[in-house]
Amino acid sequence: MSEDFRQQALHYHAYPVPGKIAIALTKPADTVNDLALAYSPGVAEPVREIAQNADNVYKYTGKGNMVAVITNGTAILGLGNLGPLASKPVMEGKALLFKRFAGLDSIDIEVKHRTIDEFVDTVANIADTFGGINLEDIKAPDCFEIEKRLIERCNVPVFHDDQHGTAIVTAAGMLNALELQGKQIEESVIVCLGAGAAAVACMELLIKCGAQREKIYMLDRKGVIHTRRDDINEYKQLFANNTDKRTLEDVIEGADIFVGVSGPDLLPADALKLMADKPVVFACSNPDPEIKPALAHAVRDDLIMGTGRSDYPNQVNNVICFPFIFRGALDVRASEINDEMKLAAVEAIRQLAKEPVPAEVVAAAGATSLAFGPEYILPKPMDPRLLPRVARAVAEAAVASGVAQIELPVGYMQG
Ligand SMILES: NC(=O)C1=CN([C@@H]2O[C@H](COP(=O)(O)OP(=O)(O)OC[C@H]3O[C@@H](n4cnc5c(N)ncnc54)[C@H](OP(=O)(O)O)[C@@H]3O)[C@@H](O)[C@H]2O)C=CC1
Ligand SMILES: CC(=O)C(=O)O
Ligand SMILES: [Mg+2]
Repeated sequence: MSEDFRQQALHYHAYPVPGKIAIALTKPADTVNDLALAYSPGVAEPVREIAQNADNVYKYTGKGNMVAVITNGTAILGLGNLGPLASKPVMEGKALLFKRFAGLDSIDIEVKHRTIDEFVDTVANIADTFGGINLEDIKAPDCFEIEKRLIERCNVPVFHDDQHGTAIVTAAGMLNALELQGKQIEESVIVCLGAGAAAVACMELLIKCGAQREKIYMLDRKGVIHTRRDDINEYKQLFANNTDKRTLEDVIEGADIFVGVSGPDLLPADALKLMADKPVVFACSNPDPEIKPALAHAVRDDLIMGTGRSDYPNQVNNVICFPFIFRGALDVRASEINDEMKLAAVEAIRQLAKEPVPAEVVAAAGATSLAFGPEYILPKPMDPRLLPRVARAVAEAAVASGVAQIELPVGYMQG
Protein backbone atom coordinates (compact mmCIF):
# COMPACT_ATOMS: atom_id res chain seq x y z
CA MET A 1 0.00 0.00 0.00
CA SER A 2 1.48 3.36 -1.02
CA GLU A 3 1.94 6.10 1.59
CA ASP A 4 -0.46 8.27 -0.40
CA PHE A 5 -3.22 5.61 -0.29
CA ARG A 6 -2.55 5.03 3.44
CA GLN A 7 -3.10 8.74 4.12
CA GLN A 8 -6.26 8.75 1.95
CA ALA A 9 -7.65 5.79 3.91
CA LEU A 10 -6.91 7.44 7.27
CA HIS A 11 -8.42 10.74 6.09
CA TYR A 12 -11.55 8.94 4.83
CA HIS A 13 -12.08 7.41 8.26
CA ALA A 14 -11.33 10.58 10.24
CA TYR A 15 -13.22 13.32 8.32
CA PRO A 16 -15.65 15.05 8.26
CA VAL A 17 -16.65 13.06 11.37
CA PRO A 18 -14.80 10.07 12.86
CA GLY A 19 -16.06 6.70 11.65
CA LYS A 20 -18.36 5.51 8.88
CA ILE A 21 -21.84 5.13 10.40
CA ALA A 22 -24.35 7.17 12.42
CA ILE A 23 -27.93 6.78 13.64
CA ALA A 24 -30.70 8.47 11.64
CA LEU A 25 -34.26 9.21 12.86
CA THR A 26 -37.21 7.79 10.96
CA LYS A 27 -39.95 9.89 12.62
CA PRO A 28 -40.43 13.63 13.19
CA ALA A 29 -39.24 14.85 16.59
CA ASP A 30 -39.68 18.62 16.38
CA THR A 31 -42.83 19.59 18.30
CA VAL A 32 -44.23 18.88 21.71
CA ASN A 33 -46.77 16.63 20.03
CA ASP A 34 -44.01 14.71 18.22
CA LEU A 35 -42.18 14.18 21.51
CA ALA A 36 -45.37 13.12 23.27
CA LEU A 37 -45.81 10.43 20.60
CA ALA A 38 -42.17 9.38 20.37
CA TYR A 39 -41.51 9.34 24.10
CA SER A 40 -43.72 9.81 27.14
CA PRO A 41 -46.64 9.25 27.17
CA GLY A 42 -47.12 7.84 23.60
CA VAL A 43 -44.32 5.29 23.75
CA ALA A 44 -46.23 3.36 26.42
CA GLU A 45 -48.73 2.16 23.78
CA PRO A 46 -46.34 0.09 21.65
CA VAL A 47 -44.73 -1.16 24.87
CA ARG A 48 -48.10 -2.59 25.97
CA GLU A 49 -48.71 -4.06 22.50
CA ILE A 50 -45.34 -5.85 22.48
CA ALA A 51 -45.75 -7.08 26.05
CA GLN A 52 -49.06 -8.68 24.97
CA ASN A 53 -47.72 -10.13 21.72
CA ALA A 54 -43.99 -10.30 21.02
CA ASP A 55 -44.56 -10.29 17.23
CA ASN A 56 -45.63 -6.66 17.53
CA VAL A 57 -41.98 -5.75 18.03
CA TYR A 58 -41.64 -6.08 14.24
CA LYS A 59 -44.53 -3.65 13.76
CA TYR A 60 -43.49 -0.93 16.18
CA THR A 61 -39.66 -1.01 16.30
CA GLY A 62 -36.70 -1.23 13.95
CA LYS A 63 -35.80 -4.79 15.01
CA GLY A 64 -36.85 -6.40 11.71
CA ASN A 65 -34.51 -4.21 9.67
CA MET A 66 -31.51 -4.30 12.01
CA VAL A 67 -28.46 -6.56 11.91
CA ALA A 68 -25.78 -6.65 14.60
CA VAL A 69 -22.22 -7.15 13.36
CA ILE A 70 -20.52 -8.89 16.27
CA THR A 71 -16.87 -9.80 16.73
CA ASN A 72 -14.16 -10.40 19.28
CA GLY A 73 -11.42 -9.21 16.93
CA THR A 74 -9.50 -12.49 16.94
CA ALA A 75 -9.12 -12.81 13.12
CA ILE A 76 -9.41 -9.29 11.69
CA LEU A 77 -9.23 -9.81 7.91
CA GLY A 78 -5.79 -11.38 7.42
CA LEU A 79 -4.27 -9.07 10.02
CA GLY A 80 -4.69 -11.57 12.83
CA ASN A 81 -5.77 -11.26 16.47
CA LEU A 82 -5.53 -7.53 17.13
CA GLY A 83 -8.38 -7.42 19.64
CA PRO A 84 -11.95 -6.08 19.66
CA LEU A 85 -11.21 -2.34 19.58
CA ALA A 86 -8.89 -2.49 16.57
CA SER A 87 -11.55 -4.43 14.67
CA LYS A 88 -14.03 -1.55 14.89
CA PRO A 89 -13.25 0.03 11.48
CA VAL A 90 -13.87 -3.32 9.77
CA MET A 91 -17.14 -3.84 11.66
CA GLU A 92 -18.31 -0.29 10.88
CA GLY A 93 -17.38 -1.12 7.29
CA LYS A 94 -19.66 -4.16 7.32
CA ALA A 95 -22.45 -1.96 8.75
CA LEU A 96 -21.84 0.56 5.95
CA LEU A 97 -22.15 -2.23 3.37
CA PHE A 98 -25.39 -3.57 4.90
CA LYS A 99 -26.93 -0.11 4.63
CA ARG A 100 -25.49 0.86 1.24
CA PHE A 101 -26.35 -2.34 -0.58
CA ALA A 102 -29.42 -3.74 1.19
CA GLY A 103 -30.96 -0.84 3.13
CA LEU A 104 -30.43 -2.75 6.37
CA ASP A 105 -29.59 -0.83 9.52
CA SER A 106 -26.60 -2.27 11.24
CA ILE A 107 -24.57 -1.65 14.36
CA ASP A 108 -21.14 -3.00 15.23
CA ILE A 109 -20.56 -4.68 18.59
CA GLU A 110 -17.03 -5.57 19.69
CA VAL A 111 -16.99 -8.01 22.60
CA LYS A 112 -14.19 -8.39 25.13
CA HIS A 113 -14.35 -11.82 26.75
CA ARG A 114 -12.30 -14.49 28.49
CA THR A 115 -14.08 -17.69 27.54
CA ILE A 116 -16.28 -18.93 24.72
CA ASP A 117 -19.10 -19.29 27.27
CA GLU A 118 -18.80 -15.60 28.11
CA PHE A 119 -18.92 -14.56 24.45
CA VAL A 120 -21.90 -16.81 23.70
CA ASP A 121 -23.78 -15.56 26.78
CA THR A 122 -23.13 -11.94 25.82
CA VAL A 123 -24.43 -12.37 22.28
CA ALA A 124 -27.35 -14.65 23.20
CA ASN A 125 -28.47 -12.19 25.88
CA ILE A 126 -28.77 -9.28 23.43
CA ALA A 127 -29.83 -11.19 20.30
CA ASP A 128 -33.56 -10.41 20.57
CA THR A 129 -32.79 -6.74 20.00
CA PHE A 130 -31.91 -7.47 16.37
CA GLY A 131 -33.45 -9.06 13.29
CA GLY A 132 -30.25 -11.05 12.72
CA ILE A 133 -26.69 -11.57 13.96
CA ASN A 134 -23.73 -11.37 11.59
CA LEU A 135 -20.67 -12.82 13.32
CA GLU A 136 -17.43 -11.46 11.88
CA ASP A 137 -13.69 -12.06 12.12
CA ILE A 138 -13.73 -14.65 14.90
CA LYS A 139 -10.85 -17.09 14.59
CA ALA A 140 -11.13 -20.83 14.08
CA PRO A 141 -11.78 -23.16 15.72
CA ASP A 142 -13.66 -21.00 18.26
CA CYS A 143 -15.92 -19.61 15.52
CA PHE A 144 -17.41 -23.04 14.78
CA GLU A 145 -18.49 -23.71 18.36
CA ILE A 146 -19.64 -20.11 18.88
CA GLU A 147 -21.83 -20.15 15.79
CA LYS A 148 -23.31 -23.57 16.57
CA ARG A 149 -24.19 -22.61 20.14
CA LEU A 150 -25.64 -19.25 19.12
CA ILE A 151 -27.82 -20.84 16.43
CA GLU A 152 -29.18 -23.15 19.13
CA ARG A 153 -29.85 -20.32 21.57
CA CYS A 154 -31.05 -17.42 19.40
CA ASN A 155 -34.48 -16.86 17.87
CA VAL A 156 -33.01 -14.85 14.99
CA PRO A 157 -30.68 -15.99 12.19
CA VAL A 158 -27.01 -16.20 13.18
CA PHE A 159 -24.51 -16.29 10.30
CA HIS A 160 -20.72 -16.28 10.48
CA ASP A 161 -19.90 -14.21 7.42
CA ASP A 162 -16.26 -15.34 7.12
CA GLN A 163 -17.50 -18.90 6.86
CA HIS A 164 -20.68 -18.79 4.84
CA GLY A 165 -20.59 -15.43 3.05
CA THR A 166 -17.10 -16.23 1.79
CA ALA A 167 -18.10 -19.77 0.85
CA ILE A 168 -21.14 -18.63 -1.15
CA VAL A 169 -19.17 -16.09 -3.19
CA THR A 170 -16.25 -18.51 -3.64
CA ALA A 171 -18.60 -21.23 -4.91
CA ALA A 172 -20.40 -18.86 -7.31
CA GLY A 173 -17.13 -17.51 -8.69
CA MET A 174 -15.53 -20.95 -8.85
CA LEU A 175 -18.37 -22.55 -10.80
CA ASN A 176 -18.23 -19.70 -13.33
CA ALA A 177 -14.43 -19.76 -13.57
CA LEU A 178 -14.40 -23.53 -14.11
CA GLU A 179 -17.07 -23.21 -16.79
CA LEU A 180 -14.86 -20.68 -18.61
CA GLN A 181 -11.81 -22.93 -18.21
CA GLY A 182 -13.77 -25.92 -19.52
CA LYS A 183 -13.35 -27.93 -16.29
CA GLN A 184 -15.73 -29.89 -14.07
CA ILE A 185 -15.68 -29.31 -10.32
CA GLU A 186 -16.17 -33.06 -9.76
CA GLU A 187 -12.84 -33.79 -11.46
CA SER A 188 -10.87 -30.81 -10.16
CA VAL A 189 -7.96 -31.15 -7.75
CA ILE A 190 -8.23 -28.38 -5.18
CA VAL A 191 -5.54 -26.86 -2.96
CA CYS A 192 -6.85 -24.78 -0.06
CA LEU A 193 -4.19 -22.76 1.75
CA GLY A 194 -5.60 -21.98 5.18
CA ALA A 195 -7.61 -24.27 7.43
CA GLY A 196 -9.65 -21.79 9.44
CA ALA A 197 -13.14 -20.31 9.31
CA ALA A 198 -13.19 -19.38 5.63
CA ALA A 199 -11.27 -22.45 4.46
CA VAL A 200 -13.45 -25.08 6.12
CA ALA A 201 -16.71 -23.43 5.05
CA CYS A 202 -15.51 -22.78 1.46
CA MET A 203 -14.46 -26.40 1.01
CA GLU A 204 -17.67 -27.78 2.57
CA LEU A 205 -19.78 -25.67 0.20
CA LEU A 206 -17.66 -26.59 -2.84
CA ILE A 207 -18.30 -30.23 -1.89
CA LYS A 208 -22.05 -29.50 -1.83
CA CYS A 209 -21.54 -28.09 -5.34
CA GLY A 210 -19.88 -31.29 -6.57
CA ALA A 211 -16.21 -31.18 -5.48
CA GLN A 212 -14.76 -34.51 -4.29
CA ARG A 213 -13.47 -34.42 -0.70
CA GLU A 214 -10.54 -36.73 -1.51
CA LYS A 215 -9.39 -34.35 -4.25
CA ILE A 216 -9.04 -31.50 -1.74
CA TYR A 217 -5.67 -30.79 -0.12
CA MET A 218 -5.94 -28.35 2.79
CA LEU A 219 -2.88 -26.78 4.41
CA ASP A 220 -2.32 -24.94 7.67
CA ARG A 221 0.88 -23.38 9.02
CA LYS A 222 2.39 -26.85 9.45
CA GLY A 223 1.72 -27.97 5.88
CA VAL A 224 -0.67 -30.49 4.35
CA ILE A 225 -3.44 -31.81 6.60
CA HIS A 226 -3.14 -35.57 6.31
CA THR A 227 -4.44 -38.65 8.08
CA ARG A 228 -1.22 -39.30 10.00
CA ARG A 229 -1.18 -35.94 11.75
CA ASP A 230 -2.17 -36.05 15.42
CA ASP A 231 -2.19 -32.27 15.97
CA ILE A 232 -5.36 -31.32 14.09
CA ASN A 233 -8.71 -30.26 15.51
CA GLU A 234 -12.00 -31.95 14.60
CA TYR A 235 -12.73 -29.41 11.83
CA LYS A 236 -9.37 -29.90 10.09
CA GLN A 237 -9.82 -33.65 10.60
CA LEU A 238 -12.69 -33.56 8.08
CA PHE A 239 -10.10 -32.64 5.44
CA ALA A 240 -7.32 -35.00 6.49
CA ASN A 241 -6.16 -36.48 3.20
CA ASN A 242 -4.70 -39.99 3.01
CA THR A 243 -1.58 -38.83 1.19
CA ASP A 244 2.20 -38.81 1.42
CA LYS A 245 2.31 -35.23 0.15
CA ARG A 246 3.46 -32.78 2.80
CA THR A 247 4.16 -29.34 1.32
CA LEU A 248 2.40 -26.75 -0.80
CA GLU A 249 4.73 -27.61 -3.69
CA ASP A 250 3.84 -31.31 -3.33
CA VAL A 251 0.09 -30.77 -3.59
CA ILE A 252 -0.07 -27.88 -6.03
CA GLU A 253 1.65 -29.83 -8.80
CA GLY A 254 -1.09 -30.59 -11.34
CA ALA A 255 -3.84 -28.97 -9.23
CA ASP A 256 -6.71 -27.22 -11.03
CA ILE A 257 -7.78 -24.87 -8.24
CA PHE A 258 -6.01 -22.82 -5.58
CA VAL A 259 -8.08 -21.14 -2.88
CA GLY A 260 -6.08 -18.94 -0.52
CA VAL A 261 -7.74 -17.97 2.75
CA SER A 262 -4.60 -17.67 4.84
CA GLY A 263 -2.28 -14.66 4.64
CA PRO A 264 -0.23 -12.38 2.39
CA ASP A 265 2.21 -13.57 -0.28
CA LEU A 266 2.08 -17.24 0.72
CA LEU A 267 1.78 -18.60 -2.84
CA PRO A 268 5.23 -18.41 -4.49
CA ALA A 269 5.33 -17.85 -8.26
CA ASP A 270 7.28 -21.09 -8.68
CA ALA A 271 4.46 -23.03 -7.00
CA LEU A 272 1.89 -21.40 -9.30
CA LYS A 273 3.92 -22.60 -12.28
CA LEU A 274 3.34 -26.20 -11.15
CA MET A 275 -0.47 -26.05 -11.46
CA ALA A 276 -2.34 -27.82 -14.28
CA ASP A 277 -3.24 -25.99 -17.50
CA LYS A 278 -5.98 -23.38 -17.16
CA PRO A 279 -5.98 -23.12 -13.36
CA VAL A 280 -8.29 -21.04 -11.17
CA VAL A 281 -6.54 -19.06 -8.43
CA PHE A 282 -8.57 -17.28 -5.75
CA ALA A 283 -6.12 -15.44 -3.49
CA CYS A 284 -8.70 -14.17 -1.01
CA SER A 285 -6.61 -12.97 1.92
CA ASN A 286 -7.29 -9.33 2.87
CA PRO A 287 -5.90 -6.84 2.49
CA ASP A 288 -2.94 -8.56 0.83
CA PRO A 289 -3.60 -11.66 -1.29
CA GLU A 290 -1.60 -14.90 -1.26
CA ILE A 291 -0.14 -13.80 -4.61
CA LYS A 292 -0.38 -10.43 -6.31
CA PRO A 293 -2.34 -10.53 -9.58
CA ALA A 294 0.48 -8.85 -11.54
CA LEU A 295 2.92 -11.55 -10.45
CA ALA A 296 0.43 -14.36 -11.10
CA HIS A 297 -0.37 -13.08 -14.60
CA ALA A 298 3.33 -12.61 -15.33
CA VAL A 299 3.94 -16.26 -14.49
CA ARG A 300 1.01 -17.70 -16.46
CA ASP A 301 -1.34 -16.46 -19.13
CA ASP A 302 -3.90 -19.26 -18.83
CA LEU A 303 -5.23 -18.66 -15.34
CA ILE A 304 -8.41 -17.07 -14.00
CA MET A 305 -7.53 -15.05 -10.94
CA GLY A 306 -9.63 -13.51 -8.17
CA THR A 307 -8.76 -11.64 -4.98
CA GLY A 308 -10.70 -10.29 -2.01
CA ARG A 309 -10.00 -6.69 -2.99
CA SER A 310 -12.11 -4.03 -4.71
CA ASP A 311 -9.24 -2.68 -6.81
CA TYR A 312 -8.56 -5.76 -8.97
CA PRO A 313 -10.88 -7.62 -11.39
CA ASN A 314 -12.86 -10.60 -9.95
CA GLN A 315 -13.45 -9.56 -6.36
CA VAL A 316 -14.11 -12.79 -4.45
CA ASN A 317 -15.40 -11.22 -1.27
CA ASN A 318 -18.31 -11.88 1.05
CA VAL A 319 -19.65 -8.36 0.36
CA ILE A 320 -21.33 -9.87 -2.71
CA CYS A 321 -23.36 -12.05 -0.35
CA PHE A 322 -23.96 -10.91 3.22
CA PRO A 323 -26.09 -7.77 2.64
CA PHE A 324 -28.39 -9.62 0.27
CA ILE A 325 -28.71 -12.93 2.13
CA PHE A 326 -29.68 -11.07 5.31
CA ARG A 327 -32.17 -8.93 3.35
CA GLY A 328 -33.94 -12.05 2.07
CA ALA A 329 -33.77 -13.82 5.43
CA LEU A 330 -35.12 -10.87 7.42
CA ASP A 331 -37.91 -10.10 4.97
CA VAL A 332 -39.51 -13.51 5.59
CA ARG A 333 -38.34 -13.62 9.24
CA ALA A 334 -36.35 -16.77 8.60
CA SER A 335 -35.45 -18.52 11.84
CA GLU A 336 -32.10 -19.58 10.38
CA ILE A 337 -29.99 -19.32 7.22
CA ASN A 338 -29.92 -22.91 6.00
CA ASP A 339 -28.12 -24.73 3.16
CA GLU A 340 -31.07 -24.28 0.80
CA MET A 341 -30.82 -20.49 1.22
CA LYS A 342 -27.02 -20.56 0.80
CA LEU A 343 -27.23 -22.61 -2.41
CA ALA A 344 -29.98 -20.32 -3.74
CA ALA A 345 -27.62 -17.37 -3.16
CA VAL A 346 -24.79 -19.18 -5.00
CA GLU A 347 -26.99 -19.73 -8.04
CA ALA A 348 -28.44 -16.20 -8.09
CA ILE A 349 -24.98 -14.59 -7.84
CA ARG A 350 -23.55 -16.96 -10.42
CA GLN A 351 -26.26 -16.37 -13.01
CA LEU A 352 -26.18 -12.60 -12.66
CA ALA A 353 -22.53 -12.56 -13.80
CA LYS A 354 -23.65 -13.97 -17.15
CA GLU A 355 -26.02 -11.11 -17.95
CA PRO A 356 -25.10 -7.84 -19.72
CA VAL A 357 -23.83 -5.26 -17.23
CA PRO A 358 -25.63 -1.88 -16.95
CA ALA A 359 -23.55 1.11 -18.02
CA GLU A 360 -23.69 2.73 -14.57
CA VAL A 361 -22.15 -0.40 -13.00
CA VAL A 362 -19.37 -0.43 -15.61
CA ALA A 363 -18.71 3.23 -14.83
CA ALA A 364 -18.78 2.72 -11.04
CA ALA A 365 -16.34 -0.18 -11.46
CA GLY A 366 -13.95 2.15 -13.28
CA ALA A 367 -13.99 -0.22 -16.27
CA THR A 368 -14.50 0.43 -19.97
CA SER A 369 -16.57 -2.72 -20.43
CA LEU A 370 -17.60 -5.77 -18.39
CA ALA A 371 -18.80 -9.05 -19.86
CA PHE A 372 -18.79 -12.63 -18.58
CA GLY A 373 -15.24 -13.87 -19.10
CA PRO A 374 -11.91 -14.43 -17.32
CA GLU A 375 -11.85 -10.87 -15.95
CA TYR A 376 -15.53 -10.84 -14.93
CA ILE A 377 -16.72 -14.01 -13.20
CA LEU A 378 -18.76 -12.36 -10.44
CA PRO A 379 -21.12 -9.38 -10.30
CA LYS A 380 -19.72 -6.13 -8.92
CA PRO A 381 -20.94 -5.34 -5.37
CA MET A 382 -22.51 -2.08 -6.60
CA ASP A 383 -24.67 -3.89 -9.18
CA PRO A 384 -28.22 -2.90 -8.15
CA ARG A 385 -29.62 -6.20 -9.49
CA LEU A 386 -27.85 -8.16 -6.72
CA LEU A 387 -30.36 -6.99 -4.13
CA PRO A 388 -33.56 -8.15 -5.85
CA ARG A 389 -32.03 -11.30 -7.34
CA VAL A 390 -30.23 -12.65 -4.31
CA ALA A 391 -32.70 -11.49 -1.66
CA ARG A 392 -35.62 -12.97 -3.59
CA ALA A 393 -33.87 -16.29 -4.23
CA VAL A 394 -32.94 -16.53 -0.55
CA ALA A 395 -36.40 -15.56 0.71
CA GLU A 396 -38.06 -18.07 -1.64
CA ALA A 397 -35.69 -20.79 -0.47
CA ALA A 398 -36.49 -19.94 3.15
CA VAL A 399 -40.22 -20.29 2.46
CA ALA A 400 -39.77 -23.52 0.48
CA SER A 401 -37.53 -25.08 3.15
CA GLY A 402 -39.93 -24.21 5.96
CA VAL A 403 -37.81 -21.76 7.99
CA ALA A 404 -39.73 -18.58 7.02
CA GLN A 405 -42.06 -17.33 9.72
CA ILE A 406 -44.07 -15.12 7.36
CA GLU A 407 -45.00 -15.48 3.69
CA LEU A 408 -43.10 -13.76 0.91
CA PRO A 409 -44.60 -10.25 0.70
CA VAL A 410 -46.76 -9.82 -2.45
CA GLY A 411 -44.63 -8.58 -5.37
CA TYR A 412 -41.47 -9.01 -3.30
CA MET A 413 -38.29 -7.73 -5.01
CA GLN A 414 -39.63 -8.05 -8.55
CA GLY A 415 -37.10 -6.91 -11.15
N1 LIG B 1 -12.23 -12.50 0.51
C1 LIG B 1 -13.06 -12.76 1.48
O1 LIG B 1 -14.28 -12.58 1.34
C2 LIG B 1 -12.57 -13.29 2.76
C3 LIG B 1 -11.24 -13.46 2.99
N2 LIG B 1 -10.82 -13.97 4.17
C4 LIG B 1 -9.37 -14.04 4.39
O2 LIG B 1 -9.01 -15.35 4.72
C5 LIG B 1 -7.97 -15.31 5.68
C6 LIG B 1 -8.33 -16.23 6.86
O3 LIG B 1 -9.47 -15.73 7.51
P1 LIG B 1 -10.26 -16.67 8.55
O4 LIG B 1 -10.50 -18.00 7.97
O5 LIG B 1 -11.41 -15.85 9.02
O6 LIG B 1 -9.19 -16.77 9.73
P2 LIG B 1 -8.84 -17.98 10.73
O7 LIG B 1 -8.02 -17.37 11.80
O8 LIG B 1 -10.05 -18.72 11.11
O9 LIG B 1 -7.94 -18.96 9.85
C7 LIG B 1 -6.70 -18.59 9.36
C8 LIG B 1 -6.09 -19.82 8.74
O10 LIG B 1 -4.97 -19.42 7.95
C9 LIG B 1 -3.90 -20.30 8.24
N3 LIG B 1 -2.62 -19.64 8.01
C10 LIG B 1 -2.16 -18.49 8.49
N4 LIG B 1 -0.90 -18.28 8.09
C11 LIG B 1 -0.55 -19.36 7.35
C12 LIG B 1 0.62 -19.77 6.70
N5 LIG B 1 1.72 -19.01 6.74
N6 LIG B 1 0.61 -20.94 6.01
C13 LIG B 1 -0.49 -21.71 5.98
N7 LIG B 1 -1.63 -21.39 6.61
C14 LIG B 1 -1.66 -20.23 7.30
C15 LIG B 1 -4.06 -20.65 9.72
O11 LIG B 1 -3.33 -21.83 9.99
P3 LIG B 1 -3.32 -22.53 11.47
O12 LIG B 1 -4.64 -23.25 11.54
O13 LIG B 1 -2.15 -23.43 11.42
O14 LIG B 1 -3.22 -21.41 12.45
C16 LIG B 1 -5.58 -20.82 9.79
O15 LIG B 1 -5.95 -22.13 9.42
C17 LIG B 1 -7.74 -13.86 6.03
O16 LIG B 1 -6.67 -13.36 5.27
C18 LIG B 1 -9.00 -13.17 5.57
O17 LIG B 1 -8.80 -11.85 5.14
C19 LIG B 1 -11.67 -14.36 5.17
C20 LIG B 1 -13.01 -14.22 4.99
C21 LIG B 1 -13.56 -13.60 3.79
C1 LIG C 1 -13.74 -9.96 3.72
C2 LIG C 1 -13.64 -10.47 5.08
O1 LIG C 1 -14.64 -10.63 5.75
C3 LIG C 1 -12.35 -10.80 5.62
O2 LIG C 1 -11.34 -10.70 4.91
O3 LIG C 1 -12.30 -11.18 6.80
MG1 LIG D 1 -14.25 -11.04 7.79
